[in-house]
Amino acid sequence: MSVTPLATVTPPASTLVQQAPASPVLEVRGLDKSFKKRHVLNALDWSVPSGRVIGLLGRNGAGKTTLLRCLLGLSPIDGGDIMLFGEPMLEPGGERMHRIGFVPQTFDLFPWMKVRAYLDFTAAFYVRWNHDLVERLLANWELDVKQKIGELSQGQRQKLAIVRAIAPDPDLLVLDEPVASLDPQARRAFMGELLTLMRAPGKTVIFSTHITADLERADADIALLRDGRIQFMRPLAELRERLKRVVFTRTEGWTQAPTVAGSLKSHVQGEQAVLLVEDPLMDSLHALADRENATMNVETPTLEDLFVELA
Ligand SMILES: Nc1ncnc2c1ncn2[C@@H]1O[C@H](COP(=O)(O)OP(=O)(O)OP(=O)(O)O)[C@@H](O)[C@H]1O
Repeated sequence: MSVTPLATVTPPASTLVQQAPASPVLEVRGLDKSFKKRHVLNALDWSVPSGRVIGLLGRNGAGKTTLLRCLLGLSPIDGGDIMLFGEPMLEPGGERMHRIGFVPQTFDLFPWMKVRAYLDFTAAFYVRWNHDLVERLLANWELDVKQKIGELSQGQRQKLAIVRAIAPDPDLLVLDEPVASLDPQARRAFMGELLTLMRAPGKTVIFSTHITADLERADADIALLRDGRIQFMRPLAELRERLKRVVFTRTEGWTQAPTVAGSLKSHVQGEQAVLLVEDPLMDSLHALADRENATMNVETPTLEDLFVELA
């Protein structure tokens, strides 16, 4: 299998600047983070414009949780700058936190508190708290307000964490694998709620997930974290339009995949040479197929295909 560096997929600095409006919600420059000798985030740059739903993808251990925690000041950083709502993020706190909702990967706070008491207690800290939304979600998601948090199932706890995070009507909602423990019905309902609420002007959502179908449904921008950096951030529709899976087939097989302009990754599989190509030049691909005495198929990859190829 040959791998070409993703330089052509990674937007050059100038593209990043063009994509971001004057004041992005989040601006990260040169972020470094290590645990002992394990370098997890490596001079990471990321600019997140407001008004977008962003899906953060990356393999297990790529550093998604670490990145999200660093962004919110929940984990100390070793170097770099994080600007949140135009101000340096040094530690969580202050007025700005009212504008941020966070759903951590696991929610295990206040196990002795009952659901209703916990929500009432939390509501008291917020200027904006959408009581109607809370009641609707509690009912729709069948959360028993009289139950203790410690007695909730993992999925029920995750639902409670989501209710708690979106009730204050945050401008930035950060979710770390928010739907991992939810059943398909609850996942769909949650994504529906999330999109309705957060599609309002100026609202931004960043969520990490392995469930690519949710990102397809959300029509999210996809940010890929690999090798300690955001490799690219692009609207899903653009990725699917520009990146194609090109399959050459011939009976005698291939010793190696043919060289193609824009090829990001390729492998050979029996009679087939399979390439992921950015902005394929169709005329030269047809000419190549003729020369190599091969048939050619050009397919639009699913997000899952892209993730498998690129992550
Ligand atoms: N508190 C910690 N102490 C030491 N190492 C840590 C700590 N937290 C994370 N790591 C390491 O940092 C790396 C990134 O972990 P992280 O949880 O951020 O990945 P992730 O992309 O969220 O993974 P997953 O998809 O499995 O949730 C891993 O190698 C992990 O072992």
